[in-house]
Amino acid sequence: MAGDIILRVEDLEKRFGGIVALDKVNLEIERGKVTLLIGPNGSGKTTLVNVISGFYKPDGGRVLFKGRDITGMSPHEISKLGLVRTFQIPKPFTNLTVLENVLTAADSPGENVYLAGLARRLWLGFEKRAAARAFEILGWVGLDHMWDRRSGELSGGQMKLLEIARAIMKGAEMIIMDEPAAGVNPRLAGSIMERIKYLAREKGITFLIIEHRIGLVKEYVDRVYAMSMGKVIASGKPDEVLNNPVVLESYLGG
Ligand SMILES: Nc1ncnc2c1ncn2[C@@H]1O[C@H](COP(=O)(O)OP(=O)(O)OP(=O)(O)O)[C@@H](O)[C@H]1O
Repeated sequence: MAGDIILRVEDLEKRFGGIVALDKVNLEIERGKVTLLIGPNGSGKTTLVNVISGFYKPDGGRVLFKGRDITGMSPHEISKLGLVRTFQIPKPFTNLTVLENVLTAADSPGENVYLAGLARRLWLGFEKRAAARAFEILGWVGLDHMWDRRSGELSGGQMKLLEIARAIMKGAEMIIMDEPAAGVNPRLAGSIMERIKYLAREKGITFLIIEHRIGLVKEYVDRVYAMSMGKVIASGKPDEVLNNPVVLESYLGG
């Protein structure tokens, strides 16, 4: 595959007792692209992203991020390298503003005292650079006009965008998202996906998403990987993969 490969998975294996959840999985994710991972229930999608992000240790194979072997590293170490799963970031504090919630996602040296002193330090201008960066990122996700609103006032869709903004503030170069379109109406799902596509194209952020509502997201993704029974059964452009008879059959079989 052409382009800069940010994530490479080689012959990844994971078993749970007698269940082979990952059976020599290989994949390549290109930087600045949106990749969709699909497959029927139990096909191994969640296990795959759990192994990639360090939540499970594999029984075989390797995960390379930016050319570096990250196999077996902790989720925290992996996220510090720039590979972030949105659910790793604590839920936004509903009583803090949108801007404050982006600021608290940053891995600052004084992480724990940061929250307590946040308002005062902001007021004193000590975190000017962080605030400028947070503002910039809010612009990228289209929430800058909401910066001083309490996060509890955001809609479900805006909350997803805030999650993405916080991941980027944390230093994410690649973001893994479970079901970005879940729980929001189709029109809103489209606008979230539009934003994800923009962040990939214009800002070079790489996305790997798992989404069951394939019809809602397929037009926004660059590449699809389809899994079935622990294996990758097809990969390529969305239309190719989604019309592949083997992929269609894997859903019927489930
Ligand atoms: N912690 C676990 N312990 C035991 N078995 C597990 C565990 N996690 C996953 N499995 C099994 O591994 C297989 C793959 O499951 P996985 O959750 O990765 O599939 P999935 O494609 O994410 O499914 P879904 O779309 O339903 O979330 C299934 O047979 C599942 O029962």
